[in-house]
Amino acid sequence: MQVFKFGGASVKNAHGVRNVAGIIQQQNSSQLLVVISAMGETTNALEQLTWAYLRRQADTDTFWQRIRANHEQVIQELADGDTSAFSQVYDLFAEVESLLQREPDPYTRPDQVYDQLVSYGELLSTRIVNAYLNQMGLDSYWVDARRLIRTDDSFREGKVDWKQTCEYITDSLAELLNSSVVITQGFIGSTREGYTTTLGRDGSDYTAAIFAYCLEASNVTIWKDVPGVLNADPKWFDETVKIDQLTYQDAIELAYYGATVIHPKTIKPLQNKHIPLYVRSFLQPQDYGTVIGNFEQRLPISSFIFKMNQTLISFHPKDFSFIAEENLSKIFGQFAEYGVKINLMQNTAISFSVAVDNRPDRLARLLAGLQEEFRISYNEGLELITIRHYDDRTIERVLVNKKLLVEQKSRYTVQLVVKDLGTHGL
Ligand SMILES: Nc1ncnc2c1ncn2[C@@H]1O[C@H](COP(=O)(O)OP(=O)(O)O)[C@@H](O)[C@H]1O
Ligand SMILES: N[C@@H](CC(=O)OP(=O)(O)O)C(=O)O
Repeated sequence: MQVFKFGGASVKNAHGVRNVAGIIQQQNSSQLLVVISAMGETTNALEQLTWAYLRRQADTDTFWQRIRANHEQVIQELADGDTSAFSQVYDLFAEVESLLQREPDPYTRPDQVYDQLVSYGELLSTRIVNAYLNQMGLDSYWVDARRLIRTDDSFREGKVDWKQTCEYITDSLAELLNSSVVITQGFIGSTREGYTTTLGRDGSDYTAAIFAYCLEASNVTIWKDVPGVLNADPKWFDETVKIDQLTYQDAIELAYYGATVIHPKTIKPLQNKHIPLYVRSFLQPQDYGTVIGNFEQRLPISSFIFKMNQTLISFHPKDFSFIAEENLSKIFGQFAEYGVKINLMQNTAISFSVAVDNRPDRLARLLAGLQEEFRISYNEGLELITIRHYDDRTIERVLVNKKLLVEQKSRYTVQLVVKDLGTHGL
């Protein structure tokens, strides 16, 4: 059996849904499970809606009406005058509206409310695609991923209970896949008590890997708006090269350092079961794309990953002690507690520095707990550049017009924290 995953960009409008339906219709494997994300920018819009609802803002309903109108427009364009096939989408609208009419429960954590509301992006998109496939005469079956993906109660970052999840998935789907294409949601799951959870932003690729792992799929295809994995993000680099084959190891490293084309958690479960991962273009579905698997050859060319809006924080123990296990464990403890991911770290005898994504609220709370023991210096507005399989020429190329603050090299990877000098620096 195969797993397909379509992200938000592929289903952002009615044209996209028709295109996705065409790709599903054309695949000739008898067993297919399709994981779909929320349409276009819906997840961002639902995030805004959630914060507005929790703060009881007067414009809460305006946010919701915009989301509803976007989906209704897609339905109108797909339905050909008769929207009855899409009635379950309207049921979901009613569910959200009844939730928004209630006062926020002061005893429910904001992150839990977030998951409850934000998950509607995937529920809506999958209902729409499924209804459209049925309207086309294709025998597809909509499955609620919350019934199958069991997580703990780390809302917004649910940790998967693999054993229970695989049991649910195989029990519910093994037979069904013989008769229907199964359509389900990326990104969402639920706790043992039945509360909806999400798996972390951009987590739908990961969902595809979870289903593939549990069902021992023969392969997974994630359909993107790029021809495959390129040696850099085309949004930042003019001249990119498509990589035809990638080892799991190189793919993990690229995703880990921030190549957003694949969610970092996606690769490991597939590697464990030797399941190949194809990255292909939903715009040119006939093209081959990239395949990630067990290959001998490492990445054939240098790959570049840019992370913008980075903050470099340095800790200096106030008591003039060296940086050692004891003070490091305090620092790491704070980062773990506030869920701030360290993108790069480096220490000298008397200081410890990290580069992190700039999230001012979280960082302020995190640093407050360390200020008594450490003098903390802070440098914002930086970029973190990672080059996998670097050489001197590639480093020179990315440092044009940049001030280098930190350089860290390992055998295959170099990471550079830089400040853009703009034209003034020339
Ligand atoms: N190395 C890379 N190769 C290809 N695309 C990349 C790479 N790094 C970042 N990207 C970006 O990833 C985007 C596709 O991922 P994403 O937007 O998350 O897709 P979706 O939301 O549809 O799953 C591309 O549009 C591209 O800008
Ligand atoms: N819709 C979710 C999950 C996801 O993975 O989306 P996409 O596949 O469009 O990146 C998000 O935006 O975070």
